[in-house]
Amino acid sequence: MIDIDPRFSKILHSHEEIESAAKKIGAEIDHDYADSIPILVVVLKGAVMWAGDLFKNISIDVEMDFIDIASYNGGVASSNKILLKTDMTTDVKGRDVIIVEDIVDTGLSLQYLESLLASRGAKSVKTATMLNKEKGHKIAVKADYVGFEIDNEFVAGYGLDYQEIWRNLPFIGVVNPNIYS
Ligand SMILES: O=P(O)(O)OC[C@H]1O[C@H](OP(=O)(O)OP(=O)(O)O)[C@H](O)[C@@H]1O
Ligand code: HPA
Repeated sequence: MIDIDPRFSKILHSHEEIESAAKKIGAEIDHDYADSIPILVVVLKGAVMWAGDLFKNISIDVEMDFIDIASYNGGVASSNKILLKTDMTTDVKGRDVIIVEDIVDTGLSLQYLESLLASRGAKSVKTATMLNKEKGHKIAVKADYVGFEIDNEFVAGYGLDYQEIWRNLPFIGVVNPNIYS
């Protein structure tokens, strides 16, 4: 049971629910990549907690790398511009790649990453996201593995920030609009 927290108007998912989603998607990745050693590219910073859960639930051999991009500047609205802050180091040419995201919201970050990895010669690019905000999409993007579908509301916790804080909370909640409106 999670206590009512004034920072949030609603609690969406507990740590336990997120772990179950990671277990399910981990099993799907084991099945889909049985003949491959995919590279899991964790998108900093938000995807770190989700990636930890997902990794523990994948049994096949995988590689891991990190890429740091940003578009929200800590606020609740996308700047619509993606900034590559720190690049990954693994060569993806001819490799199966799985982008590990915390959330697909407007879809701009995912579109940026998909075209970056394709331009570098990745054999395949799929996405495993903890959250998908379908009604927030501004462009046509599709994540292949989705933990939870959520409404078009600003959420935080479990890696996701509000003004760079609350990433450490062990649940995902809808940020109380009174805080930022
Ligand atoms: O679909 P979009 O509208 O592009 O939003 C999704 C992206 O936004 C967030 O990152 P952010 O730029 O806030 O950086 P952070 O992960 O370091 O917080 C989130 O972690 C995703 O990477
Ligand atoms: O709803 C959100 N919360 C936190 N970070 C985000 N980045 C994109 N959408 C969100």
